[in-house]
Amino acid sequence: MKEFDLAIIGAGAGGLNSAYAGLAMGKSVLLIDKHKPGGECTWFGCIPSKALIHIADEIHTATKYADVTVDSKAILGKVRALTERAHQAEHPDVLTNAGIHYINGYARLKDARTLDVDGEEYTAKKIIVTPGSSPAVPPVKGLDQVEYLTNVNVFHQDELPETMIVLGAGAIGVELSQAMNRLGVRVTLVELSDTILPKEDKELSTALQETLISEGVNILTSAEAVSVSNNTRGISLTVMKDGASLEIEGERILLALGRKPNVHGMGLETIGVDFDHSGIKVDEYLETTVKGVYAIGDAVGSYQFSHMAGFQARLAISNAFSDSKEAVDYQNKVWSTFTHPELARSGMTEEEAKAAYGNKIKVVRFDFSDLDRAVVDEATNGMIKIIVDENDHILGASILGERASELVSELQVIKTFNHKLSDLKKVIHPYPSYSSVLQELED
Ligand SMILES: Cc1cc2nc3c(=O)[nH]c(=O)nc-3n(C[C@H](O)[C@H](O)[C@H](O)COP(=O)(O)OP(=O)(O)OC[C@H]3O[C@@H](n4cnc5c(N)ncnc54)[C@H](O)[C@@H]3O)c2cc1C
Ligand SMILES: NC(=O)c1ccc[n+]([C@@H]2O[C@H](COP(=O)([O-])OP(=O)(O)OC[C@H]3O[C@@H](n4cnc5c(N)ncnc54)[C@H](O)[C@@H]3O)[C@@H](O)[C@H]2O)c1
Repeated sequence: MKEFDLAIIGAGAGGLNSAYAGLAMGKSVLLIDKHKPGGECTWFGCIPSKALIHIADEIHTATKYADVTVDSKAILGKVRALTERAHQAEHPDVLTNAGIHYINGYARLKDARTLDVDGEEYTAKKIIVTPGSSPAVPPVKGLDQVEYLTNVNVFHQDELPETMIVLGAGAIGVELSQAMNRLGVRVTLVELSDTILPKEDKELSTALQETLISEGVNILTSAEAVSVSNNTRGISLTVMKDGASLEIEGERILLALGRKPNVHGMGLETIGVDFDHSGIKVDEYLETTVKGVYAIGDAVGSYQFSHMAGFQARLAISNAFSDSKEAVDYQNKVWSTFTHPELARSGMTEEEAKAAYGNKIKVVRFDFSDLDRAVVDEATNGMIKIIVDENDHILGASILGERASELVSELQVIKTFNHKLSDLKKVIHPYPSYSSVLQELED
């Protein structure tokens, strides 16, 4: 039996951040993963998707000036090579050198202080559970009879197909539909809601939808997948749209229909940790129903992003080992969908702010067509919407445009430190940059 201050199940974004936060507090740390460190983000998520998106963007630009032949076999090989390269920063040797006791194995909870890893027992004063999530597979008739793709195998295809059906226009579906379309795949994107990215500001998600359509992505909204079957050319999908039944064909089908938390097989029920289909239950300090056992990341379900898992990790570790506890506060949540242009979001949408504050809000808008840098880059397809309260404090921002994820980060600083939006006028920005727009916003 080996004893640690902290044991962590899962070495994805949540687990790695927890391990380093534990080390920073001088704790002995045991980190366990059944796969290689890195989790969904490194192996099947953020890293391969952003590598594919970047290559697709380069090819899209090149096709404006030259005839380009796409070698999708080589491109997918490069995506996997870049993934391996990104993994080097979290390689087991790196973790061991940093002072983390890393074990490759399957962890099960025996009690609130004891873990079993492939037959070996370990104890810890505090435990962090961060086992992540898996692709949700809905009960669509015939889906169990066809070979479908998810984010787990899509980057491991030998080459890209000629045609692809993508089910679900959330972040995964939209990012990958645009990238694959730019790489020559004829994509049909099917979404249940009336726009793509239905959780985002409607005006901006509609504008992004128009961009995707203009690039050639076939988008069916308000459409529900009813049944799927194999045919000689690949897959046939029946969709109900506006009361009518439509048949769609594709060589392959990709499911991007949300996530289901990984909650089974690690002894949560044995030790009394409460969970349901939406995830592991935690209180405002990220502690589960068992004292001393904390849960974070995708398995908790609140905001399924790597950076949010990192944010939760730092808070959970601090709460686990400090006398004073801090409640989790998602007011400064942020994310970006890495389409081209990007759609980034901080805090509330206009609709959410209206629901919470009525007419006591103001929406500050800026169109990318008024931005010199966007004009010379021919990147005028974009809009900034910042929602402020009566005191000019930011409640939320949505940005569709070139480098939106970087622009929103500057607003995040202002928002997090509770400055007024107009304080940005005092900050000198380089010209002609995209961020210089933040100095020019009119009240
Ligand atoms: C295609 C795609 C693109 C994405 N792009 C982005 C993006 O651009 N930006 C962003 O912020 N987020 C993105 N995400 C989301 C991001 O990947 C997740 O939010 C993040 O990986 C969650 O981290 P986690 O630590 O909770 O879980 P995971 O990363 O899933 O890690 C969980 C780990 O636990 C291990 N594990 C599970 N059970 C056990 C057990 N019993 N014993 C031992 N090990 C176990 C697993 O092997 C895994 O390594 C994307 C996701 C997908 C699918
Ligand atoms: N850039 C990023 O940060 C990034 C990128 C990819 C994924 N992610 C994370 O991964 C999570 C999972 O991504 P996702 O895209 O799978 O999920 P999602 O929940 O974002 O989107 C799923 C979409 O599928 C639609 N849908 C559900 N059932 C349907 C049906 N039967 N037919 C048609 N459409 C249906 C939903 O309306 C929704 O728009 C995201 O929520 C996000 O947290 C983040």
